[in-house]
Amino acid sequence: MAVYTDVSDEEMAGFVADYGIGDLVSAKGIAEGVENSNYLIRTTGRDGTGDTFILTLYEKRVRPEDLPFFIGLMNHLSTKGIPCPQVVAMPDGTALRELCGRPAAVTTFLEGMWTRRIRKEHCGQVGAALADFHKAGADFPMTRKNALSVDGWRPLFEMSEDRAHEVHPDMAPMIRDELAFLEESWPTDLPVGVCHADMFPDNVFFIGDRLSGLIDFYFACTDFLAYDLSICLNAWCFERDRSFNVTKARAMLSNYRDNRSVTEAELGALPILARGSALRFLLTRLYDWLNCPPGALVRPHDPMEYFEKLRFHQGVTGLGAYGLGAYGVDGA
Ligand SMILES: Nc1ncnc2c1ncn2[C@@H]1O[C@H](COP(=O)(O)OP(=O)(O)O)[C@@H](O)[C@H]1O
Ligand SMILES: N[C@@H](CCOP(=O)(O)O)C(=O)O
Repeated sequence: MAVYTDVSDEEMAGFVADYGIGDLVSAKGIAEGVENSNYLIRTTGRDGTGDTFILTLYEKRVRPEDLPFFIGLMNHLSTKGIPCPQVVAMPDGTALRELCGRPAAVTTFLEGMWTRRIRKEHCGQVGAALADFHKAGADFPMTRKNALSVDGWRPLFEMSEDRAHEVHPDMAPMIRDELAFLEESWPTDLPVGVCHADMFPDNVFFIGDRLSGLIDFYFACTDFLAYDLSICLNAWCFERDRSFNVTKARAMLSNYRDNRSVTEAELGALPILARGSALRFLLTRLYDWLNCPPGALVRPHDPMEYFEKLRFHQGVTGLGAYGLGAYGVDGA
């Protein structure tokens, strides 16, 4: 469960009182999520009719100096109509505060639930929403380097290399070869912009079949837009048996392209970007898997899932594998 920092009732009530969003009625720790501590808080509301918010305490992996970027981005996207949380400010304008020794912020609550049974309709909507996100981010003035892009992968691997065989005997050699390949051939001149960089199913809410919200902006960064698309291909278009679903990929890619024009260079780079994004999640999962303390409350994600996804992309010889024709036109 993702509540690493316990907040007493008194501290919580005092903290919430400063916002002018009404008095605290209840606060419940949220079990989902892995990075930060999240509480669902209910208040009497500004007008006494009740309101709901999320209180997040930022834990060790979030660098405090990155918080203005994340908070600024949520507010920017929200004013552009992207369905994401807005950060609530106190009457003096302060949005980023401290609670129990942690940086903390209150955001608006988004209705909806994430889907455990992904269908091609979900993938299509994620493609459209990602394109909208990229367009809305185009005039966001701040930048943040992606610490988990190609330069960051080798140091991350070195932290797990000696024990990688505990997960799979081929893990270390496979990653070593892949790193050498990607460092040599990673693209350098694709369109860049603000990426969500973690738009996984648990970060996308639906009400019924309609996409209603995007959350968890704490990996957002400035990187190749098509890299963000490749993250979504990896996160949404594989089945539970780890086979790739080309129909889902086609739905995602064609809706993305309907909403944002994609260059030929971006399309041509998709297979290598997908290898890179598969490796990125393999490396963080491998590290977390090997370093999970005994009795930890948060169960680490399975690195083998991304080992197999990476293997799939290594075998891709053309865009047809992603449901696109030879020149990027939608394959039948
Ligand atoms: N703005 C929000 N509206 C509604 N629920 C939210 C919101 N933000 C977070 N949550 C809830 O908290 C959970 C964990 O949030 P998330 O940002 O994914 O945490 P972490 O960064 O720790 O992975 C989500 O699965 C969701 O249930
Ligand atoms: N999406 C990542 C892990 C990050 O977890 P989140 O709860 O912050 O989305 C993965 O699946 O490896």
